[in-house]
Amino acid sequence: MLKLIKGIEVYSPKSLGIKDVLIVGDKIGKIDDEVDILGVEVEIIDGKGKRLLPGFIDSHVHITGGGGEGGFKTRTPEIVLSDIIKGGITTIVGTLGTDGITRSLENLYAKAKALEEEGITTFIYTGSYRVPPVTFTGSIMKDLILIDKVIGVGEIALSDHRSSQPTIEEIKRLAADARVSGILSGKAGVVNIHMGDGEKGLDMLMEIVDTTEIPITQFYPTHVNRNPYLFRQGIEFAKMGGFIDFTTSSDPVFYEEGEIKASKALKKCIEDDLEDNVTLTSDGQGSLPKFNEKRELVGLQVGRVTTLFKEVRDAVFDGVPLEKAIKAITANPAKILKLSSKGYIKEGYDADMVLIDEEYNIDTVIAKGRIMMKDKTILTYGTFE
Ligand SMILES: CC(C)C[C@H](NC(=O)C[C@H](N)C(=O)O)C(=O)O
Ligand SMILES: [Zn+2]
Ligand SMILES: [Zn+2]
Repeated sequence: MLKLIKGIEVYSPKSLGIKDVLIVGDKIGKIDDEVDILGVEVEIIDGKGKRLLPGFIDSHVHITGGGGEGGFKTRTPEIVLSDIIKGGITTIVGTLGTDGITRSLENLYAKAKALEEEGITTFIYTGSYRVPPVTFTGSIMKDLILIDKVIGVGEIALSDHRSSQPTIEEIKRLAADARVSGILSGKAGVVNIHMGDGEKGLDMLMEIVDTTEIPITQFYPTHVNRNPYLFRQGIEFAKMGGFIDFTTSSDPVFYEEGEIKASKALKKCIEDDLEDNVTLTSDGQGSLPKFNEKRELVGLQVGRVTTLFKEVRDAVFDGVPLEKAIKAITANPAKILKLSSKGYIKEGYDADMVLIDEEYNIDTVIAKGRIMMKDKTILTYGTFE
């Protein structure tokens, strides 16, 4: 069934002005000032007063749930499709976290397949917080080369009391293996690094970049906005050509303790001309544990994927141009993860799109040409929702 979005302001992310956009199957067929389909049955979507954005890419979501830092009862719940759609997310990368024992890669894979069957695009990281990493096949290289959904390794914890305290040699080898298997399989092979609050911060990654041939872009550090010191280091890392990722799920208590709100971190990077080096991810369904200075757990929240666009929207309301702000959840993750048909409103690309209304609220979500939400009404729920 053909769909035609009429007279909509297109942000590809770059602003293209008012256009008609024709969707043919699961692809973007045509973008032009005027597209007329004479004599063919087509579903018209009125774009007047709305803006069209590429579907959002959230490259760090605990789709099978995570947590556990407060014992079994704090294992967080798995994600449901409707939350993903409400967040305008059409591509998601699933990850394990602290608990790579009761949470399995096989379960992560099955959930990614389930979400794909329900209509969105999914990938996963092999591994979890710990080194040596959990794998499907016993080797991250075989996982990356042989399992299509595996596009990288993560989230590998550094500078955190919950990490496996990996040596620099272990991280070098892991990044080298991810890089070579990415090259051999035409994938990104990025290492998604969980940055904790430890005072060494990004030091280990900086040393690896300084002392080996591994390019800085092999690493994809997240939670870089979690404290001012790490944020400053992250800006330096980005100025060296690295990618940095800010977490949008948060809690007011974290801001009081120095976490930089993701929208502010994004604004600062764009002001420092680093708009191509930065992404936002939600850490959805992951735990947001709060530890006291003795590292005792004193609180735990659950991350939400709906915070992803909320932080982009806050950045826009804070003066960041829309076409720059949305790159952090569309074109940039697509580039970092080497998703060649995603992240842009371009002819021949996947028909993953979000329509927002005049107040920048998500109004309609289209994933691979299928309308998942229209006029703020969810049309497609998860199988058991
Ligand atoms: C960035 C902060 C606020 C949250 C962050 N979450 C995770 O890393 C995921 C979590 N450990 C899980 O396995 O579900 C953290 O714990 O540091
Ligand atoms: Zn993490
Ligand atoms: Zn996480």
